[in-house]
Amino acid sequence: MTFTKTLPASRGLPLAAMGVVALLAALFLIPVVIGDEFVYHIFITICLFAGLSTAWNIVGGYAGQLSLGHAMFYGIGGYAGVILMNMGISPWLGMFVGAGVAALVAVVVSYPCFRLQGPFFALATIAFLEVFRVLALHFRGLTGGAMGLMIQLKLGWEWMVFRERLPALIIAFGLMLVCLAVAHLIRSHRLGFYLVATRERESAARAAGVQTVKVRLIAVAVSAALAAMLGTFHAMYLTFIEPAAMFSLSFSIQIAMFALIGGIGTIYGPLLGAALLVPVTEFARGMLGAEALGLHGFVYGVVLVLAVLFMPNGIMGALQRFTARRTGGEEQAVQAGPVVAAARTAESPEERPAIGREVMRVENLDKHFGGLHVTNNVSFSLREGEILGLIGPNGAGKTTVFNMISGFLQPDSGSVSVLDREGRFQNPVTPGDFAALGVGRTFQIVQPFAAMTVEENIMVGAFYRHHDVNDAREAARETAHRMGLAPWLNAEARGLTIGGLKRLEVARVMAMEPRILLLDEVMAGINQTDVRRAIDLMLSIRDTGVSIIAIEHVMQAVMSLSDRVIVLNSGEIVAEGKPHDVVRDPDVIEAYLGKDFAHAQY
Ligand SMILES: Nc1ncnc2c1ncn2[C@@H]1O[C@H](COP(=O)(O)OP(=O)(O)OP(=O)(O)O)[C@@H](O)[C@H]1O
Repeated sequence: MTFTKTLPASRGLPLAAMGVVALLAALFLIPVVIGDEFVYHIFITICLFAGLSTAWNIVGGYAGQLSLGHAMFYGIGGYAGVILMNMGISPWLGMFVGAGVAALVAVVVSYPCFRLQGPFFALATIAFLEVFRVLALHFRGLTGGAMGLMIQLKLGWEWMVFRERLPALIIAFGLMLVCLAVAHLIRSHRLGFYLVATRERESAARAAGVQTVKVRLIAVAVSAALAAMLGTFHAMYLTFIEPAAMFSLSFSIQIAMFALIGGIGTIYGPLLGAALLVPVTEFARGMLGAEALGLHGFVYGVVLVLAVLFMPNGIMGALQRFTARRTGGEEQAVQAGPVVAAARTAESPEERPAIGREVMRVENLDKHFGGLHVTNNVSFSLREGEILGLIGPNGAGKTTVFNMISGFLQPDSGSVSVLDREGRFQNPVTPGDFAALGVGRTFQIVQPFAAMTVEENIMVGAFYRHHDVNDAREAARETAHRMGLAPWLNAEARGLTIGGLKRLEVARVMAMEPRILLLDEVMAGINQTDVRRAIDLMLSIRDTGVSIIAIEHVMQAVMSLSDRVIVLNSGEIVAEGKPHDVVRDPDVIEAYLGKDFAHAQY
């Protein structure tokens, strides 16, 4: 088996960290040293947009939910700050009130969208942005309507209003640092892994026990709260707000654009995007705005098109490619190592732990897809430490059964019960319920989190048992070692061959420490050597007491692994028993194996 291996991304880290520190220092020191009002204004605007884009990136980048109405939260923060200030309440307090309201609005708007697939979230954010603009126009008594609201001119730190520019820069810079710190904290902890996993492969994330809706809601609430805090600051800086400016679609798109240009989903991309594009916008507006109306917009547009053409993965993507080239991190194909976990092999069987009590009961599962009766009265049970082979022709309903016994599909009738750790049978419903009872599954079509490394992929599974990031990393490394994936910990999952990806699927599930393992065609499409390795791996997993149900077409594996085999045909169980008996069954030969197989020696 071959893998594509890349060098650890961490090699470029000290350089990147130094670059970020230098950029942050420049953002603060350049305006202070130059001391010009316009330069101060540009740098305050950079900090504002860097903060807003970083906040946007938590939901738009990490969670992959495109918000095109993020100015809604910025506007809520702005109005909360000004309204409360005019009531005599300090904007420092107003800032948190605005953040709270924005987080609440974000959760209410997002909840129905996150339960659906498709572009609903992007559309909902645009729609609600418009709703808030209309509300601000309508409630004139509170918001001043179309005339807008002027802040009372109370100067000083308490009121966040200053004659000089330096204090405003200090606050904008401070808020930007808060946004960066929050983004960094999220990305380097469990929540960040869960968000990226959910973005990359929602089904695989759910199978790993991730509550995908919940993690997205946390992301959008945090993102909205940060945007609102920046909105309060900006309202105080501008000293005047009005609905069209505070709830603007083009402002929302600009926030997203800086993150896209800088590097969506990266921690420092939005900062880089804002640092590059805000000066272009402001200078273009300052220099060309007076000469020809709209020309600055054209220049800005040209810069955006060029940036997208030459840096499709943003500035961060271009920088990563550059550092990888300098450190010689070009991709190289290498041979995979053996499965270390294989304490024994199929050829040298030893004493194995006895098969124990029932751990899963499947009773009378019925499922229709429209007029198609996909499973009909399917019943079976699984015992502790047993390997149950599930075979049958294409379209027999095997994967549908798997989906029903892992919570991804609800049966029309029938039940699935799983033994819990206290020895009672439970009836789980969702993939999360199944994961909580120790049921882990792989997918027929491999579902790697492509943007993550091999180690990070396995960590998503390990987080189920280990909440601390270092513990999860340790567990992931140990699992990778057992699965023979240790040399590729830092390789990106998208670089693995099909055999590697299949092994990674199993590793991610094994890191969850399941008691029941559902394997969907883990040997499909892999070579003979890897089939032997996979058989050894499954035997060693079974020897740890894990019960396995394996859908498999590779009969060599089915015969040497299974304690019992179930044959499904047209949604019905047509045979069940020991592998050698089942393959002699005339119905099975007729429906699945064919006469040639019956004459072969197993
Ligand atoms: N979501 C769905 N909607 C409609 N029909 C479906 C759906 N999922 C599966 N089917 C149909 O149900 C039948 C059983 O499919 P299933 O994937 O469970 O079979 P299988 O035994 O796993 O086949 P294979 O070995 O090819 O993976 C097939 O005819 C398939 O086309």
